[in-house]
Amino acid sequence: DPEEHGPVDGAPPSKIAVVGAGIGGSATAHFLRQHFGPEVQVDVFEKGEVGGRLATVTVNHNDYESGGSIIHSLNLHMQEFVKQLGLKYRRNVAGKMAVFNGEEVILEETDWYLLDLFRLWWRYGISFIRLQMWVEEIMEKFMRIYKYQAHGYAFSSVEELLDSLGSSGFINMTRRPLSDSLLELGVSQRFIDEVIAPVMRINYGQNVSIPAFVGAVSLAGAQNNLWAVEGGNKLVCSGLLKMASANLLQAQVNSISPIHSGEGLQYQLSFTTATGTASELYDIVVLATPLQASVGSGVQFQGFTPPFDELPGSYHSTVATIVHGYLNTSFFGFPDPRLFPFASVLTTDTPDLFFNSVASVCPVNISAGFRRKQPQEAGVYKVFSPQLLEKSQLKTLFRSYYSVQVTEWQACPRYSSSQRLPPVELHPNLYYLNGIEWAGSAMEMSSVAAKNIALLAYHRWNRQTDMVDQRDLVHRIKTEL
Ligand SMILES: Cc1cc2nc3c(=O)[nH]c(=O)nc-3n(C[C@H](O)[C@H](O)[C@H](O)COP(=O)(O)OP(=O)(O)OC[C@H]3O[C@@H](n4cnc5c(N)ncnc54)[C@H](O)[C@@H]3O)c2cc1C
Ligand SMILES: CC(C)=CCC/C(C)=C/CC/C(C)=C/CSC[C@H](N)C(=O)O
Repeated sequence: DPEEHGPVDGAPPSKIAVVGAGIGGSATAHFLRQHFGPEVQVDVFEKGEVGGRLATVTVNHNDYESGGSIIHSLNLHMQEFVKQLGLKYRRNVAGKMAVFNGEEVILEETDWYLLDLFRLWWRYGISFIRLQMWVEEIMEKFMRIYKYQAHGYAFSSVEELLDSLGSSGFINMTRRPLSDSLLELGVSQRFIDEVIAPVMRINYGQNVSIPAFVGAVSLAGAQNNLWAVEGGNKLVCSGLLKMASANLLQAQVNSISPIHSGEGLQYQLSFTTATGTASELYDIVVLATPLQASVGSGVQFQGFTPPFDELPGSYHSTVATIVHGYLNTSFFGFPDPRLFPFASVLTTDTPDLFFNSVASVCPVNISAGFRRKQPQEAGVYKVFSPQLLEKSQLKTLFRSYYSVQVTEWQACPRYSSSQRLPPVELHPNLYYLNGIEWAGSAMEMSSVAAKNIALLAYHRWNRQTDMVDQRDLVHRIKTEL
């Protein structure tokens, strides 16, 4: 109901709250400041660390990414943040990759690009070319969002957003298994088992029955034009909060209730800080954290029912174990570590395999002369696994080690093709960001959702219906230019 949004006299909101200071919440604070101007008070609530799923751990005096680590070269919001914040890019240090099936390495990269291409063709026919073209086409369509957002258009749901990018194609891709889409494309079953499944396992810890859209995001994350932020990706979050002049409140939000008063509709947020419980009123609220019970945000809705009883679905647990030690290359069939040329080992979907991937990792601050450690030297490795690694499993992967650091993440949605996408609008001026993760979970997806919500909140407040859920934007924008 437009009556419920901003006041008829066009007065701007005075206070906005954002719950969560991960990349989604920090980017929302930044875009809200851009659109609502310098006067509005923006409060950001964070119960844990700024950065959320972007975090680092320290090993032997160096920091390593333990959460979100890589960014695609065409992730334009992340790129723009880094530029505006004066941060530096850190390029991926090249390293060879192998695929292990639990018994042996079945696929390996060599020093020879042409030899690799020939091997791929020999083993899988033209599957890899078909796949490359498919991912490129999806990326090209996905990038329309930047133009729409630059022109100020917003979407009231993730479905509307996806529909504007790829018509019904993208929505359908959130509802059918990746394997079905790839088989239809003419990609061979062998390629799916030996290449696609390992990529899904390292990125989302899941299998090829995840929906095709998130599958394509994951494959984009396996291309070779990737980068990260020098000093750690989480620097983007703290930088954006600062640039937005947001007030960071170290507090856990417990409940949100709508209040109707002389001021119109407002939201009362109750929260707990180190010193006790308090509450504040806000004109607009953005929830930038997953609300699924399994993640445990602890936010309750009072005095109204959002458009769901309890958000369906759950989050997938991924354990990131960072080990400083000597890789047991014998386990992979290389008794002499000097002959083990791989920086990362991915795995096929093999029953009883206790890990998804193991990869040598680079510190977030790379000095000019940095080189990866050879397997005969002690190095720093990241292991992704669905469960905590037992000591015997660590001993299987490593000959010996100096230190082990474990982070257990509620990493991303547990995807299924029958899952519907959660709503963005929970109440007239109450928005939910993390529904977008059910289409695909990545830093850039949260950033796209952040820009969308800032625009949506602005248009709703100002009753500008002609900037929301507009159809045929591809053509409209061409004629507007
Ligand atoms: C191991 C791992 C590897 C990944 N790798 C990549 C990658 O390489 N590239 C990529 O693009 N993406 C990657 N991702 C995904 C990416 O990290 C996430 O999609 C992104 O960081 C999500 O950001 P967000 O702000 O939406 O959510 P979050 O980062 O989860 O932020 C939510 C914040 O809200 C806070 N919060 C929750 N409840 C409350 C409350 N009640 N009150 C106050 N605060 C609250 C939380 O403490 C948290 O800080 C990876 C994720 C993981 C876990
Ligand atoms: C949103 C678009 C269009 C592209 C994003 C591509 C991208 C960077 C995907 C990454 C997805 C992801 C969740 C990776 C997790 S694991 C990353 C890495 N292999 C690691 O070892 O940490």
